[in-house]
Amino acid sequence: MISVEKALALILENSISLRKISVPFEDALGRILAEDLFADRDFPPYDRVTMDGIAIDFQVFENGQRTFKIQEMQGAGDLQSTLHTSQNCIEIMTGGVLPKNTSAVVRYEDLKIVDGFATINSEIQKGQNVHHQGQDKKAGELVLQRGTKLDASHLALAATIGKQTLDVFELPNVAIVSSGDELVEITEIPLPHQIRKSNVYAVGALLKKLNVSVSYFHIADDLENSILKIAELLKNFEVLIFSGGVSMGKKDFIPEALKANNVETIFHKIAQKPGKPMWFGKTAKNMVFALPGNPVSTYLCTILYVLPFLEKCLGSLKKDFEKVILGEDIQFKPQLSYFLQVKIENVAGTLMAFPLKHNGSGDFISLSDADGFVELPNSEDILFKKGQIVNFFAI
Ligand SMILES: Nc1nc2c(c(=O)[nH]1)N[C@H]1C(S)=C(S)[C@@H](COP(=O)(O)OP(=O)(O)OC[C@H]3O[C@@H](n4cnc5c(N)ncnc54)[C@H](O)[C@@H]3O)O[C@H]1N2
Ligand code: MOO
Repeated sequence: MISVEKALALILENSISLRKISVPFEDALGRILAEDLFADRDFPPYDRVTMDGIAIDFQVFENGQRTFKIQEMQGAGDLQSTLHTSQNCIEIMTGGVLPKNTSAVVRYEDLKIVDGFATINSEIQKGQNVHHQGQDKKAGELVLQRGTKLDASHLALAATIGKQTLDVFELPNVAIVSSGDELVEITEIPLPHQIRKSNVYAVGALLKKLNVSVSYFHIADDLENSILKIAELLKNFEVLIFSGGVSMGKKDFIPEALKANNVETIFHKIAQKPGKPMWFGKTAKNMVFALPGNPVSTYLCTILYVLPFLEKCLGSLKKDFEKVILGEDIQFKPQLSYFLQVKIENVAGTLMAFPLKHNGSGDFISLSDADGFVELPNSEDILFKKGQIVNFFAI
């Protein structure tokens, strides 16, 4: 049995190829940019007025003139006007082009207008209240680098340079496979000895956070049939995620059926609870995660291992784990890393984790009350003290 750290390291040694696809820029939120973006023009594209007021020739102000006749009014979106007489001024609105022959903008708050004449009543500087052309970026300069995870501000940037579609990276389609003869479709009424499938949908939902397209499959508890079905899936999908059938039961055929298809076992079993029986393997072109079937185990292993792998492939894996502080003492017999379901509370500005009562890894009803898991590391200590800093995995 290997440690949690070793399991993650063995998984993250691998990678898969990404596809490049073009999407409408509004649909690119959260995706990874697959092209460099360049300014199509200067930013701002003209000397942009930043305050409503008047535009003057600063030289005239410096020479002592304080009252200026208003030549005209120019709004944002109007063509650039020209100040014909330097002793005059032009009323100008925020967002407008600085008129020709002017070199400063004075806010309405700093002047008084009477009968078409504006009198300035404060000191001013040359170039004030003007956002100069090309000050932010020059035409042709790089504005966003390939590999950036796109947030709302990046979409605004794409909009302003007129990029209606963006090239983004996409992971290949992923197959999510349930197994177990007790499972029926969610549209069915289960018989007393049956349950509806739920794990695969939890995995699918977690993956959709990364915009991964998923396809669902089911394999009956039969070795020969499992071998045939897995052969087909390996041909059609680069990443396969199984839920169930990896433990010691007489009908837990998944590892055996994978081996029969020449999928190399990288590890089977991790020193953790829940999630201990997890299996991971690969071929030259496939990555295969076979997660323990208990619902909380499937969920946790997806968060701990599958998502980081996919994030690493996308280049968006964070270096550090999130941390929280234990809100109470917790006793746990060591020899395994224990992942405890917790509720997070903000106690006087500090995020503190409080354990939730639940009925083991088969109880996924309790999971819906949890904010995430904390990791109590595998150590000699039995007591994890209130105040201790631990890794946190949001659900
Ligand atoms: N003798 C031993 N028995 C078990 C061990 C062990 O070490 N020795 N480990 C236990 C642990 S821990 C886990 S976790 C489970 C994992 O077993 P499998 O991966 O083989 O999973 P199954 O037996 O197929 O299912 C377990 C449980 O989960 C339910 N399940 C499975 N798939 C789904 C699904 N898609 N949606 C909802 N629920 C699902 C299934 O009905 C079972 O109740 O093994 C222990 N046993
Ligand atoms: O993965 Mo099992 O507890 O560890 O349910």
